Amino acid sequence: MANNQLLTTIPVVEWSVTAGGPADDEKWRLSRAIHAACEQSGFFFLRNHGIPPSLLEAVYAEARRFYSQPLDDKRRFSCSADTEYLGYREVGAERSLTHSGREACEQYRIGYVADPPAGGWAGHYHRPFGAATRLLERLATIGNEILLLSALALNLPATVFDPFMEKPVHRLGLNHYPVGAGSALGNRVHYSMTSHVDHAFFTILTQNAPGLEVLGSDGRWIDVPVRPHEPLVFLGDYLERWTNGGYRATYHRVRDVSTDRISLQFKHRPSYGAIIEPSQFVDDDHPSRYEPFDTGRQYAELLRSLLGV
Ligand SMILES: O=C(O)CCC(=O)C(=O)O
Ligand SMILES: [Fe+2]
Repeated sequence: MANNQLLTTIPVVEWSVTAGGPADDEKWRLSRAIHAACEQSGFFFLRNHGIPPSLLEAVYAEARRFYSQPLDDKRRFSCSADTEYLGYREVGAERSLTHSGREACEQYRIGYVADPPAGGWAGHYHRPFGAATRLLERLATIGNEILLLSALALNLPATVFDPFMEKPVHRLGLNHYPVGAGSALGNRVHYSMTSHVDHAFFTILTQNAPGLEVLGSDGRWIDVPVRPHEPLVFLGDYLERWTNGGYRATYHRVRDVSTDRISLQFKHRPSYGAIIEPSQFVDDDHPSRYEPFDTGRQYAELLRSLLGV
């Protein structure tokens, strides 16, 4: 029974304002808590993170406002390779990686860009999302602290991730799942977003209605309880590669919804040119299980293939 409980309960990490400060007992406690959660399951709730509920509510409201507009108005913000995929993706824009249908949600991305030309085109894509832009900054700070604590947890210098993080291309996604979108698209599956791992070090996600499921280490799907102000952190593909599989990326998916749902997902990403390889964890006894991975190029190619733009 104890085992059963372990596998279906999502661990909670109590955050602390000293997380970004100098090394002390509290920081050590946090790094152990994160390490335990990452080794056990790869995901955890983050409590006492300091982001005001009012900011999160303002972001949900902003997303609702944006998505309630006519499609032509939303299309003024459509994403493409030229926008580094910032902006709007309408319902069904994204094909599924695993079935013949399309993802049953509409999506929007804000974030940092690799190549802002003079004139700052990226401003256009952030204009409808002032509160979300403030949330992005808060989550980027927490993300940096989680990365630093992961380095400590793995007995590596606090600076070990610095070379990857000179100009990070973080993303904040705002997804909207309308009721019935999957059947309107003709999908034959009962989920609105197909199981996948995120292309990031990790993701920090909140949802305002049920739907998210994460794959536990025992191979069973776990329904993530709705906590609109308490984010779930889960590991992405890059930490799995970088730790040579010591930490496993979390497969996740979204069930078809019975109430309108919004999720906010912050993806903590490295600089565009960062190449991730497991060199810190490879020796004669532990051969490399992953080829060097060009994060920026792969991400752009994946999105081009899923979206066709
Ligand atoms: O909506 C969700 O809860 C998950 C979205 C997601 O997995 C993604 O956009 O990568
Ligand atoms: Fe995801």
